[in-house]
This record gives sequence, structure tokens and C-alpha cells, in this order.
Amino acid sequence: MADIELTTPGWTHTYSGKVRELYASTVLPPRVLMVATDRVSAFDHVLEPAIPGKGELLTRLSLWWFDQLEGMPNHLAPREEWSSIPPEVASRAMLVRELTMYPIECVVRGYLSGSGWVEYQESQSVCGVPLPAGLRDGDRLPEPIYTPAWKAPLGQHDENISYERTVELVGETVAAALRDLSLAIFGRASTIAEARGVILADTKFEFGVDDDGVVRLADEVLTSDSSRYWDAAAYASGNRIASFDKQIVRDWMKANWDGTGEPPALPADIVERTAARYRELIATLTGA
Ligand SMILES: N#Cc1c(N)ncnc1-c1cnn(Cc2cccc(F)c2)c1
Repeated sequence: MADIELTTPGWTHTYSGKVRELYASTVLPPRVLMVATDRVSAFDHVLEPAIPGKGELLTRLSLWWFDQLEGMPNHLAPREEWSSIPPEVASRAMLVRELTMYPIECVVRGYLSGSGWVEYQESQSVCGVPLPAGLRDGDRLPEPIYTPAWKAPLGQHDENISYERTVELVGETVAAALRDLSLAIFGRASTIAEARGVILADTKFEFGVDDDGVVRLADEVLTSDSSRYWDAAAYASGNRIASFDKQIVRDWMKANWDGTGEPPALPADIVERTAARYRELIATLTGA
């Protein structure tokens, strides 16, 4: 796509995700530019129209969380290099170290919802993790659970896998590290979010390893695209649908699309309500 290339020289487009673009530096040491767009996806489709400001808002949220998670090695390039980020995307881009990425989506769930609720009703378990009987949709789990998925190649679906399968994929030491780091980060992030009146219901992390063998937290982190966030006050009063993530879009799609053919365009009020929820989440969490 011609408009994908950056006008600033020194960057080669390498990968298009549903809502993000990846570029490789042709001049800096191994660096990767992750650019978030305003595109929104749901049910495996990129929807129209875009959500104004989404890319910038989610980039700001990722960067804030990376700062909150001090002590956890991450893939951000040293800030002194960030002046090399092309001005045309600077507000919605992260300059990162090039890592060898692990093919694992490290999903952590603190609450029962979404596909987890569907699976629980059928098997009283989620991704093979047994849970107590009697849980209801939206209930907090007795403790957060790690439910990894295999990162499928472009265009294929990620596949829920057992912890034992992750051991086969990346070895026992790394598999244990990914699990333990994911649960530890989730615990810290949940505490930080709840202190600001926000429930972190679930999220997914990605990790990679650098040339020195350091395992680093990568990709975007704890954004509305990679996480479910709920309003804690609304949840406490029994309103279990006051979400800060893409639930507004998901609910509208479920009510207005049968899942066949191309999805309908989102109405202006859904676009604006979604943009407002993103802005509200970032303001609530970061204070900015
Ligand atoms: N994070 C990270 C990362 C890194 N630090 N080094 C090398 N590769 C990656 C990397 C590879 N795929 N993705 C996901 C992805 C896909 C599409 C667009 C995106 F912005 C992001 C990330």
C-alpha cells in the first residue's frame, strides 16, 4: 500500500498488522518502529471508519505502562534515540530494540468474561485451567490464571495452548519465565489500575529476547486493544458492562452484523463514544 511507506528516509515497511504497522531502520542499529494507526478491529475484521486519535491514545497508554513497570526489562530503545522517529508518526510510534520474538501470546485473566465465560459454561474451565463451580459472567477469579496462546502466522488465528505446549515451543526455562513474568506484571498492573478506580480484567503480553539473552517485555502493553478494562465503581454497583475497551464496538457489531460478508460501517455515535472511552481511560489511569 503506497501510503504505508513513510516519507522520512531511513525506514522500510516490514509488517502490517490489523491496526499497527512495523518498520525496520535502515540506518540505526537494529531498531524497529511500531506505529499505531487509528484503525479498529473486532471479530477479526478491520472496521470502518477509523477511531480519531486511537493510535496516539494507545501509544501514550503503552508508554505510561512501560514507565510504571520499572524494573521489568522492555524493548523500548533508549530515549536519546527517539529523536530519530519520523515526525509524521511521532505521536503514535514507539522506537524499540529489535528482538527475537517468542511465538507465545501470554494471556492473563483475572476475571471471567468473553470467550472465557463461554468456555467455562461448557467445561467449568478456561483454556484447560479448572475453575470452581458457580462462577458468573464477570466474576473475579480466585486468582489470576495464565492461559497462553500460540502466535499463529499472519492472517491465521492464534491458538490457545497448554503451559506444557509452551515448554515444547520455547523450553522449560523460558516457558516458566514467560508465565511468571506475565502473572507478576498482571498483579502489579491490576494494583495500579484498581488504585485509580479501574479493573484490569484480562490482558495479553508478548516477550522477546535480545542479543544478550535478556528476556524483554515487548509489543504494546496493557492497552485497550490488548486488555479488558472495566470501571470499578460501576462494577461494584452491579453494572458489569461499563468497559473502557472495545466493548462498545463489539456490542454494536453483535447487534448489527450476522458475521457474514463485510461488516457494516460503525455509526458516528459509536465512533465518538469509543474515542471518548479511550480518552477517559487514559485520563483516569495516567492523569493526563
Ligand atoms: N514488539 C516487538 C518486536 C520487536 N521489539 N522486535 C522485533 N519484532 C517485533 C515484532 C514483530 N511482530 N510484532 C507484532 C506487531 C505486528 C504488526 C505491527 C506491530 F506494530 C507489531 C512485533
